Amino acid sequence: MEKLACKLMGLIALSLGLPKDKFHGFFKEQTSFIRLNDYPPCPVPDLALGVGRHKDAMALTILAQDDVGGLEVKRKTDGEWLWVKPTPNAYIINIGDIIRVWSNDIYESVEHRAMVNSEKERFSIPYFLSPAHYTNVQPLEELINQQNPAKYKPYNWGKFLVTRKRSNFQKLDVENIQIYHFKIPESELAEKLDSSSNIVHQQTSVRGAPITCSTAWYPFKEEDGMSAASMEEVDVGFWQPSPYFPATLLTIIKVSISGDNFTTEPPQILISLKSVKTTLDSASVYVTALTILSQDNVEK
Ligand SMILES: O=C(O)CCC(=O)C(=O)O
Ligand SMILES: [Fe+2]
Repeated sequence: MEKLACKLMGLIALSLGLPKDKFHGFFKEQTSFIRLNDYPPCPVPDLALGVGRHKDAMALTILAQDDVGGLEVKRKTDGEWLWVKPTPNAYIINIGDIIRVWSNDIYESVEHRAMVNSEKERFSIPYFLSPAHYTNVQPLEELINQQNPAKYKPYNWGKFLVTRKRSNFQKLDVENIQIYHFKIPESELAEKLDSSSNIVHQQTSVRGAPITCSTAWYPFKEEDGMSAASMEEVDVGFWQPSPYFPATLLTIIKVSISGDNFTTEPPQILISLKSVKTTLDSASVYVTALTILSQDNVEK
């Protein structure tokens, strides 16, 4: 898991125009952990939630799940909850708040929740890639400038985590600590912009288009159990906004490995990480593209 997460962080760094190993230092020591979610059948599922709505606070989440399904993600445009159909032999990958802050909102963490059903028990196992507790999280210097100032105040990850854990999943009168508590108000940002220059700068990826990806599937080979494929060589293609979720930050990526080829589902490629060479620990598998699944996988 750690290895896969590390490879994904390398891809994300490249997509931001940063060196591939940009994030490595943050994870030399870690607070990463795995959670085992068990959702027993619930006689009145409409009145219950498995996990309430939240954004993952960590850097990256790699979620393994069975075929029951229950994960829902919130579409940003209209706040509608979309059902994510489980994909066999695939992980779901979520951008967490830490990447959101490091990227100064180029990447957004997606709001999600887990539903229960009346018939089947469901299991999910998220792995949360998290930096050392002493990490001060703040927008990366390389991604901010006068026209595009930092949108978040720095915060200490260990303190954030402890505060979150103390109150998470509990019905308290006080609101749980959230990343937007560290967000610098728009009015303050506007003042900063006014005082520098009036250029309105749309935050873009290296290749020009806004990145709209926050949830992705990444495959694992059944015979390897939960051990993940790892990416060795990457040539990042261009990023385009999702045709399906134009203004949302939910986009789903699937890499399908079939011998030396990839399969595209559907043919529309939203994010194309061309010539991605993937090497499993034991055998070499080549993936030539990361492709986007259609909305077939996200039921409305
Ligand atoms: O069970 C799921 O699909 C999601 C669980 C989750 O969001 C979490 O544990 O943070
Ligand atoms: Fe989550």
